[in-house]
Amino acid sequence: QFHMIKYEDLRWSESLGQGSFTRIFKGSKIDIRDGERHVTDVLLKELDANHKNCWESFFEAASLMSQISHKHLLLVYGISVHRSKNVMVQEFIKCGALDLFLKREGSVSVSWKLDVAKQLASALNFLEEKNITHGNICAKNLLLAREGDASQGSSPFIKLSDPESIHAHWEWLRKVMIPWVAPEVLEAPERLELECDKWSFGATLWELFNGGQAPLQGLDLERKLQFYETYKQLPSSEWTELADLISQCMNYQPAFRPSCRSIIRQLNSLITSDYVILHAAEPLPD
Ligand SMILES: Nc1cnc(-c2cc(N)nc3[nH]ccc23)cn1
Repeated sequence: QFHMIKYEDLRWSESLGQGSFTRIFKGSKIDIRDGERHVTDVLLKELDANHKNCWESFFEAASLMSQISHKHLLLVYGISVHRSKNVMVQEFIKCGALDLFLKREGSVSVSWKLDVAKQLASALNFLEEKNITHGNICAKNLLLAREGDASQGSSPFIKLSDPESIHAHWEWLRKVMIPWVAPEVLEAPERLELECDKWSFGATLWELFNGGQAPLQGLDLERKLQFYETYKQLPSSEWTELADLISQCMNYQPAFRPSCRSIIRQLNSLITSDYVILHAAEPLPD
């Protein structure tokens, strides 16, 4: 269920860091189409050879995303297997991950943030219609294809990246993903259902309106587990309608979380509220 890319058609350029069990590089792939040579910028995700055991979950996550296409879902061109190296070839998204962008950019307007939130909600709506659970919604997995002019609110364009650790089949990996991972998934990963993405959407909305800061950052694992055990909510925004939407998404009862349609409806009413006008260019994250 994957397009296989010949290793010799790939070129590696600079390293862009590493994920969990992966090393990522900027690169290019070469196609010969109707006699012409096409060079495309790509992101090359190498899977550590000594993590072969998570090979199938690595490719399962990506193959899930490569079976469908949507303007806000990252395009996976295929994979290349060469000796002990497994490489996933993705489209290269110029501006990189949203969390880093928000940390770098002091002031992004409220309308810019709501635009990003709506794009993520429409990607989730598309996945919900296909009954596909992403399993790893967070600002780090949102890539900025176009920055837009954040302070003027000219529109950004985001793409949701592949879940990479969709089943997070290691207990410790799921714990590390607190508070993005839904509480019910923490002890039972097989309970990964559509509602889990709603919970993660809430945590990602919180990141978006808190300058890309990771929620509960600085808390050790023990405190993070207590956060769930004592049914805590994230610190709420002064904007009550936004705080309401975030806490609806992060409802400890999966069935009580809003549908994507309701999330989109609520985002639309946030966009028309006068809070947006009052906070045209957010000086600092609230
Ligand atoms: N599919 C993707 C994923 N990540 C990027 C990317 C872009 C950038 N400017 N800096 C980066 N630093 C790390 C990753 C990355 C691009 N495309």
